[in-house]
Amino acid sequence: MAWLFQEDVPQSQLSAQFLHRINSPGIVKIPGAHDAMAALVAQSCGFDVLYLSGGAYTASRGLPDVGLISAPEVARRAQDLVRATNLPVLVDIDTGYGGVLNAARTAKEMAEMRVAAVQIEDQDLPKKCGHLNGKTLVPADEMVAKIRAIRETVPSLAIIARTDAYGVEGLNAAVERAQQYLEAGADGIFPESLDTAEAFAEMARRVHAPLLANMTEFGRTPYFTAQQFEAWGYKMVLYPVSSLRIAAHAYERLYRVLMEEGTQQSLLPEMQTRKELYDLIRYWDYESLDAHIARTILPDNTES
Ligand SMILES: C[C@](O)(C(=O)O)[C@H](CC(=O)O)C(=O)O
Repeated sequence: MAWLFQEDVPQSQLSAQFLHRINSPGIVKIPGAHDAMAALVAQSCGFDVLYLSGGAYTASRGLPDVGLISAPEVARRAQDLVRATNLPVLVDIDTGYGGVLNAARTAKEMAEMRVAAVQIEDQDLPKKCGHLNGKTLVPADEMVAKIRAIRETVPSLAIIARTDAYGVEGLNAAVERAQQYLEAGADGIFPESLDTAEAFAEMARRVHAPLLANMTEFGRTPYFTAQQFEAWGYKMVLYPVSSLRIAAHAYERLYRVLMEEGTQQSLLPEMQTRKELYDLIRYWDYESLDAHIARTILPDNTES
């Protein structure tokens, strides 16, 4: 991690950066990064805003995404991402992990970890992935109260309000809720699980705020491109769980090969090399900081 070797960008600045990006021309592609290594790799590929997904975070702990987690746990993982990259991170805080006061407490925990923005949703507990059936919503008033409480507790925190109403009550209800959430102080709207081009376009015609499209895999949304979302007027497109899904299959391949072949050699071309890893986490800077650590010279075979 670059953490020890860079000056921390203050939370208010990261949040201002996030708001500037989503209010500037073009669409911001926001990939999920389920841990700090994923965050560093995403940053090295040029992404300048990252997402911590509740679904990916819970799955990385072997748990379902049904609202079992709490603010300090997620804040701790968010802190890893922010420390590693100094980038604006949008954190999925589900329902705020309870009622209005819980949402306010969660927002405070996130801001203390220099999180730039949170995404809060209007589902009731136990919550579900937005692309599944059987969701229930809290009354719009309750969500409005949560947004107001977050705004009041941490004025500098950007808020993306997600509504799950489309799949439960239809498009008109989603639009109405979005408008109420914006009046309450949300900086952007995340209409969850839209399933047609028309619905995306209609939402953008009727809701005048930075809109987020959730391009998650294996859900209800067809695989539209960032360019399509941009043309419909969206300012953010999310790839929330992709890093975890692809990593899980990669290590499944590794474990199968190890089990079957008794050596990982056939997979070396697919692996991050020792040098690539050390460069990414700035291993060399840590050595330089402590004269007691012998200077590492990588064996020749670790270069490739
Ligand atoms: C955005 C989301 O809340 C997440 O946890 O990342 C999920 C993603 C998913 O389960 O694919 C969602 O509810 O859409």
